[in-house]
Amino acid sequence: MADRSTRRRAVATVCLSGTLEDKLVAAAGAGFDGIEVFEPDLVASPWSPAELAARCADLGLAIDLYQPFRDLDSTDPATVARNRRRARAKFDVMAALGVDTVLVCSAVAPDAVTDDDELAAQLHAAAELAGERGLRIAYEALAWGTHVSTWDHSWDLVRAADHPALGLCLDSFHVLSRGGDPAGFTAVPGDKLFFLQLADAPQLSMDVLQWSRHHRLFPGQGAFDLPAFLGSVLAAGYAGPLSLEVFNDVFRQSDPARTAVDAMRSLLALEAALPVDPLVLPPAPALTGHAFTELAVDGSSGPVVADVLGRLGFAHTGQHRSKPVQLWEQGSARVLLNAGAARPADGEAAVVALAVESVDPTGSAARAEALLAPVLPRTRGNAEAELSAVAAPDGTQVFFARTGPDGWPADFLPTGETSAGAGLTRTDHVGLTQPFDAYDEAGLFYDSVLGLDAGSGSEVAAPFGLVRSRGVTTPDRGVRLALSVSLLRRGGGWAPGVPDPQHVAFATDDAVGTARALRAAGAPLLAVPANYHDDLDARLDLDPALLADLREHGLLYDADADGAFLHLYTEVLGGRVFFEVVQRLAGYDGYGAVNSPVRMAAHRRARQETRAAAPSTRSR
Ligand SMILES: O=C(O)c1ccc(O)c(O)c1
Ligand SMILES: [Mg+2]
Repeated sequence: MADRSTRRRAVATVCLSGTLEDKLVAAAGAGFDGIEVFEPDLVASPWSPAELAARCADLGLAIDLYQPFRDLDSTDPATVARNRRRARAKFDVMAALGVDTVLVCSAVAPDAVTDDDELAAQLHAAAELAGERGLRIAYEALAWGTHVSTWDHSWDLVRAADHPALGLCLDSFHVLSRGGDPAGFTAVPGDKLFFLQLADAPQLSMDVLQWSRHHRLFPGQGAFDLPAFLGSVLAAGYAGPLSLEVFNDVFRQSDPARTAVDAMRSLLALEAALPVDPLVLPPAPALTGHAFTELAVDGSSGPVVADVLGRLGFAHTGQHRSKPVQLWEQGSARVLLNAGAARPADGEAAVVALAVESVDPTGSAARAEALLAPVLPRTRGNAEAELSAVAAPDGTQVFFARTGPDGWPADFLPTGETSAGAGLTRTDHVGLTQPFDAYDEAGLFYDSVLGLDAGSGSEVAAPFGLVRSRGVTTPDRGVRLALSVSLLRRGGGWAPGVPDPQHVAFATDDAVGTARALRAAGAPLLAVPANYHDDLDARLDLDPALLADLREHGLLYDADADGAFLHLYTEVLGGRVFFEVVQRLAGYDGYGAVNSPVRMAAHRRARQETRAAAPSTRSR
């Protein structure tokens, strides 16, 4: 059995966007040992098979599989003869490529053989043809095959065909989408397991072909138990490469270099989660809370955000020793306003960094590096505390911090300013809209690199399109991020809502009292329509006193099996950022996602009013 040091990693060219050249460069760049050549990629390429082989050799990539060979078997003798000719032609291509294994998938055509003896005989004949050339056939049951659609059936046929050049290709999607049991793999001799393809997928109720062709994901991004699956394949004695085969509409059009890194990260994390002989990675040190959230501001957005922080009960407690950065604090909630950072756009404020408390920042950075997260260079001035940082998929900098006398606060000189506060105690979560093609990557990033748990998430119909969101959290919920994404092109091009909104949510133990204090301080709170509270009353029959408080203070409400959630929002400050105040009652674990359409509609309205009041405001 291959152990962790000799296991090889491969990726199918179909996983990646671009031409064959783009795909090879991306696969090599991410550290893959080999590739599966997906036939249509070769057919569209100007390279001869020999030139492709040479290019792979240059890049240090092996060609581990040629695929797919479709509809090998047939009940029509003329088709059988044509398929022998087709097979010979493909074996020539394989010889020129220097690849010894071809994937034959179970037939989907109406003329597919349905008699198992006849099918075994046709597989035997094809294996004979391959064997003469020193090649092997890995037979894969497509989950939608006409006659063969389960891995156990494909194994019955491979066993019956009984040819040394014929073995199995196990594909986790086909096995797990059909509810197959990987425990059965141990019945297969290891040397009959010719190839292994790994893919995850979300649990969806839909046609299995559509599910496979559009929604596959890299391991760890979906709902399948891939550590158990891979563990079973390895326990059965499989010694070939671990190869990813993911058909996904988004990855098909995303930067292949990034997708390849995402793919490699998924494999490393999967191997580290194996039940036996796991890959040893630096552990993810415990993260114990949000240290601070950093907003980039400029001369116009900075004063606006600072003014609102003041009305929210924050005090400007510190000034950075060497940079134009202000520290604002209330309880253990901390916000940095950085007027020296590169900004996304004039007049905008933007969340550019979030810092999490790590029990071992250096260890957190080592874990991140082992999982191919871009570690960011830090320029250190005199007396500046070391802060390790990595870039998240959306570009947000993630700092691993220690908040203490010898940690990052030492970079700030006290201003002496204080505030009575408004009851905000800590940062509850940071909400980040993800770029369209970074959402699944981000979930895996926070899960594997930071050791957060990704929730299952939800989808809501919002005014400017469907929005998907999920929380990623530490086990004790000390760190929470709320990631969201538009399902299709970001909505609202015809009438912009808030583009790619970001928010920072602060916790209070008394939402009503805090709301009262914020209103008295003139904080720009978002108005919630009466219809919303009427609907709450109709649906939930809340205590009239609570309902009256919610109405009076523009508070939103949600409940789950464990508890309840009271929250309110500020208006958008400087283009895309807003603040939220939340109170979690009992064990409420969500983010009030059901209320987000109401919030978005209200933000749109506030945005229109602001624009009407100040026609010179940059329009977008
Ligand atoms: O969708 C397909 O046709 C297809 C082709 C080859 C594979 O290995 C596979 O798993 C699916
Ligand atoms: Mg497959």
